[in-house]
Amino acid sequence: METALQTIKGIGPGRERQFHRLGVRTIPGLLTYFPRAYENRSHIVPLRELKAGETAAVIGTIATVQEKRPRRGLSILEIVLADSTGRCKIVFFNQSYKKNMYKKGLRLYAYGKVDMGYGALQMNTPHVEMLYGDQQPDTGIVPVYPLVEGVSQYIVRQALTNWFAAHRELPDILPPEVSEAHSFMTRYAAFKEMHFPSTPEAYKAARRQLAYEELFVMQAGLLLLRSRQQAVQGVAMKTNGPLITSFLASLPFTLTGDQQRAFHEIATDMEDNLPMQRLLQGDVGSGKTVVGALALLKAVENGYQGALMAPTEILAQQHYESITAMCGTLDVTLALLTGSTKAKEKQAIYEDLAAGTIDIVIGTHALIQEGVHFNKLALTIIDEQHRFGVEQRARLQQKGMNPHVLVMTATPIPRTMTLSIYGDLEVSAIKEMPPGRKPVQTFAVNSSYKERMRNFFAKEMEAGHQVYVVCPLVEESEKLDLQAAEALYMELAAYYHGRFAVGMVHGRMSAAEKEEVMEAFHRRDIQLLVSTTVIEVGVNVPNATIMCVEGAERFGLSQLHQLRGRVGRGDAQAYCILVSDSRNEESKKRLHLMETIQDGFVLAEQDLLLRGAGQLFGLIQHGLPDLKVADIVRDIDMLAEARRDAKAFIAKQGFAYCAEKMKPELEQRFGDDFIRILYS
Ligand SMILES: Nc1ncnc2c1ncn2[C@@H]1O[C@H](COP(=O)(O)OP(=O)(O)OP(=O)(O)O)[C@@H](O)[C@H]1O
Repeated sequence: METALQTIKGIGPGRERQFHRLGVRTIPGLLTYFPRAYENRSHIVPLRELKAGETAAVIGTIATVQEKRPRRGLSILEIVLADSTGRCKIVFFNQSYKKNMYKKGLRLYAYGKVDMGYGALQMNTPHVEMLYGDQQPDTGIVPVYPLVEGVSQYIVRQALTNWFAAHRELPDILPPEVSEAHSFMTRYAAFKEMHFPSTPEAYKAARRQLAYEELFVMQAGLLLLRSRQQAVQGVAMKTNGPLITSFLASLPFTLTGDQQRAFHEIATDMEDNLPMQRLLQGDVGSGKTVVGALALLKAVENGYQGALMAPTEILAQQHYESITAMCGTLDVTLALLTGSTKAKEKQAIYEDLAAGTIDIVIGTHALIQEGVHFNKLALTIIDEQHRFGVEQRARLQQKGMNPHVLVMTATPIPRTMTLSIYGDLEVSAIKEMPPGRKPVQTFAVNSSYKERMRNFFAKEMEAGHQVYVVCPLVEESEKLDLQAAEALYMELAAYYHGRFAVGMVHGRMSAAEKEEVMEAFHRRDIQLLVSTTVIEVGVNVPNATIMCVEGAERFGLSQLHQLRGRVGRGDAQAYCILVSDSRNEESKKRLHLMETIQDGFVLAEQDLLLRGAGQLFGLIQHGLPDLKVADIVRDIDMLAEARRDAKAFIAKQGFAYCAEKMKPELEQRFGDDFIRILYS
């Protein structure tokens, strides 16, 4: 298929540059540049017949243009439109740059909701198009595209119209039996209906079809990657031996039933010569680290090396410390490798890894750097907390001898969704908490409780416990947020002066500085730690009993749950205090859910319902294709179907045929690393 934009009638170098500004560089790019909305223009309403509350399309001539500035920072552009039947006002806010575009006497098409303004009908910020000469607007159901300045709806519509006029078909990508089973229209028809719907029903069918197609390609990609990774001989380990037995015997607790089951599943995978691809999912504090440690020891016991990669230095450090402590007197050599490991030490670790004298290495993405070579890497564990994607996972894997892969995550992803995100992994779940854990008592309060909270903190600290106070850092005004966090820190330090030590840790500090503060907190030299969200990623200080979150409305439920999981990790009763002065109903609802629900999975489902998938998936989707039509939450049933179909297709036709057939689509949708690994 011809892909250059300039092969479309009407597109020369100048037009092409305009399309580049929209991020459209090829014909497939143009065809998948879908409308953000549609306008039903089958009926142009005479101005006199407009009714408040309706959405309507009108055409009129500009009678007056007026700009008002009722106060600083607010400008109102009012345009009065007239036709032979009446008048209507069109209003834009803070868009005074548009003033010169609208001149008296010009004809305008407008589409939007009609409201009752001060006694007269008006349209607020409608979609408008200028009509030159006696130009008529497009009629029927008309697509409206997302645009940037200097590119008009007309240009995009025209390019697509011309392309569809010059072509009659598009190569199919779905296997014919799948298209048939779903009674799909041709691919050409589906794309045409997406851009220029003939009827609302046809549009719906086309949307479903293209959503399905996207999900099919995504699942096929993940399944192909998985079979590619499993097409190789991995290392089959022996059944559990003495190292595991002594480790279990030396633990100060016995494993919970879920921990045992999870390790059993992992061990069984590792004893097979197909490389393991497994996800270990468990709520915060459910005890995943021990299970990870067991898997590492299993590799060591068989004479191989294991690696654990964590998303932050603090977390890597902590895993290193807790796994080292758990290993106690066992004959195992561990090393920690992060970005801030000193050059000389790094060199020594590189050498020992290559020589095989280090059994277990724990670190950050420093582990996937060029210089790192293993002697016999047979297990990689990724503690991802959604910061690593499919591609980084694969990169660490490539350093070994087709190692077994275990991904650990604390994100309570609703079960229905693990498939879509981790389509290439089997799942083990730890649902049960270690015995003796008391639910964290959670309270949502407003800032009038300040004094009472401080007394409460003091009481807990007097009893020997520790306190976290978290202030949100959001990207847009990071500087202001940091100032606010620092101010709170100073205030608390002054308040508790001479009684308790207050410390602070924030995202702008260097890794070494952060580590120093965290260590002081571990040693209990600091009793109260003010922090921006950095501790979200899993610190383990069982002595901390209070988690206080300021500006709690600015966090999602899943994030609040992660934060709450930082306390209640020991025997003492723990508390989570959510401070918010927001009057927003939805925020109040969310904080109330936190007060009543302890289970991370239930909360995640509620979060999805309240905030939509975007929030959750923005975090998780690394390395997966952007979905342009499908919606992972809304189209979840379709996703399961697409996965089934893709699986059947690959089983029937074989890896080589499917990989070849799907190549152009996979290349268009997945990242470069993904493609390189799949086709290497
Ligand atoms: N079976 C058990 N019985 C008692 N305590 C346990 C058990 N398993 C783990 N723990 C303890 O529970 C605490 C939390 O365990 P761990 O850090 O492994 O949790 P996690 O699942 O990794 O949580 P997070 O995702 O929050 O880091 C640790 O202090 C650990 O020693």
